[in-house]
Amino acid sequence: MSRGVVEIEGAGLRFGDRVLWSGLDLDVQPGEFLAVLGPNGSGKTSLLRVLLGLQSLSAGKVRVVGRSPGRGNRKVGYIPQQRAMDEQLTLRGTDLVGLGLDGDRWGFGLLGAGRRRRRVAELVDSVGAESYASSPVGRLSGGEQQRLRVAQALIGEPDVLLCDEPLASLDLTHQRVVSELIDRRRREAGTAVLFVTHEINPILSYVDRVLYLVNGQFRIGTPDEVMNSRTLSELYRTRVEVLRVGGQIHVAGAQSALCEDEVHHHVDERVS
Ligand SMILES: Nc1ncnc2c1ncn2[C@@H]1O[C@H](COP(=O)(O)OP(=O)(O)OP(=O)(O)O)[C@@H](O)[C@H]1O
Repeated sequence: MSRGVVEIEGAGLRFGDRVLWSGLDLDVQPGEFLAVLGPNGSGKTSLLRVLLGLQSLSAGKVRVVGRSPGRGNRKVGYIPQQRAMDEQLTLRGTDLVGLGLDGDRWGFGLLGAGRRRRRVAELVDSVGAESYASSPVGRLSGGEQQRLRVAQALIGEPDVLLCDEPLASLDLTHQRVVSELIDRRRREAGTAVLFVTHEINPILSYVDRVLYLVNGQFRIGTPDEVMNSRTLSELYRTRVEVLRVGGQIHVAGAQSALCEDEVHHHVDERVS
């Protein structure tokens, strides 16, 4: 097997006495789609923060596109967990998307400015944001802002795309637009995708492997290998039933164990 674009070896992360995970070995291959699942507080966002160089490991090693994680690695695209932007923010949608290009191979100068504008317009178009991309982002809805963040993350043509619940706050149509866009990027350009989510169903048809984190433990494997009653019961240390209905995965029992809300119960109109 070739070296991964994300290489994680013997990785552990703890805060005080609390071990989020330990002994994590994971190679993510170019073009692979990895879903990162787990209840609140299991360390999904912290894993992305490690890969972004915003959080140090307590043990082990990690490399992203062949180097230590660090700020300003332009080969890494990031769609952060949704937070409403300040209403007073006067930055326009197109400016926000363009920030994803700053200092990169698209260049500056007069010729660069034209290319840059066209490239921003292409990405704005791809997320269906044309009608509001010239408005100040602070006045846009959460879902509209989120689509611009997706365009911003993709515009730099990343080799690794880190997504933190990118579908949260999107309606079903735009969940599909955004997940198809991310899938197309990894198919056409071989971008590896690490996709943190509470809902596997909207992306189930794209997922190659799942990393499921629960209370310091984890499992890695295909959706069939991980999303079954035996494996999730072991992870949650309680009886968990996993049902496959109409191509979707329904998990029952995990909520009572760890107060996980509505997990995996989303009804995706794409898979019927
Ligand atoms: N710098 C830090 N110092 C101390 N504790 C931290 C720090 N960063 C994260 N934590 C704790 O680690 C735990 C995991 O947080 P993280 O955000 O990674 O979880 P998550 O799986 O993404 O959760 P959610 O599904 O709620 O987004 C939380 O309990 C959080 O409070």
